[in-house]
Amino acid sequence: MSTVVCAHTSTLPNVTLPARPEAIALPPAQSALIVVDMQNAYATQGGYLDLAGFDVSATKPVIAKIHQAVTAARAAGMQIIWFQNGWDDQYVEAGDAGSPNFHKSNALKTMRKRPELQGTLLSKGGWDYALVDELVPQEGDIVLPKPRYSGFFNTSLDSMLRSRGIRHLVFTGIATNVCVESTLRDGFFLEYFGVVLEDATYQAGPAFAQQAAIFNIETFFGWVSDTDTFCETLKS
Ligand SMILES: NC(=O)N/C=C\C(=O)O
Repeated sequence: MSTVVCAHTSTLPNVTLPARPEAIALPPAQSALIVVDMQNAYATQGGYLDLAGFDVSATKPVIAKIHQAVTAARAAGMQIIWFQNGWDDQYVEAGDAGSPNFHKSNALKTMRKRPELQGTLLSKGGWDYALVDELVPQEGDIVLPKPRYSGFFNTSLDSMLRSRGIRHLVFTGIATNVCVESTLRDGFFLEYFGVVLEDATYQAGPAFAQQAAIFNIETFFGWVSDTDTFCETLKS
């Protein structure tokens, strides 16, 4: 099977991650592990997704896989980036009725339907916005607030990556079919090589949403691997 090696990494130590549809070069110094929105909102019962009617009962194993991937990436000297999705407590950053986000965000819709929740969902400083207790950023990590699904939109992500010479992005987090896929797609358009660790992600919605996102990524936008393979590759 062939391996994708991009021109600028061809002189770096040869770290190759087994992946679908083919192995992909992953030089640790030019790679970042991105943990997408592992907040109570997305991974804990009583958080936004749960309150909006999405099943979050199977997220514990995903948290464990992310912890494993972060530990291995850190040991290999890879940059760790934590996304946090949400807005100021007045929801100015969320946009008003002139924004599609106002109409499509299930967090905003849930709060309109249940006014007693107003101010609690995805609001900076609140429990819902906080990362889950099991995942704690460490010194040297980047914590990046983002106001929309894609981590590239209205954030400094692109310049932070470029200034560090990072061109390879390894994705974990929730939700595969929303913020993970949105960010990986935008990264593709900006010439980043995106890999998703399938078992360290989880969908918002039915299982077919996960399958479709993984199919899209594998077929059109990037590569798909898993946490054990990622960790073993970095160790070796
Ligand atoms: N983190 C995400 O993928 N978010 C998905 C939905 C939302 O934020 O409303």
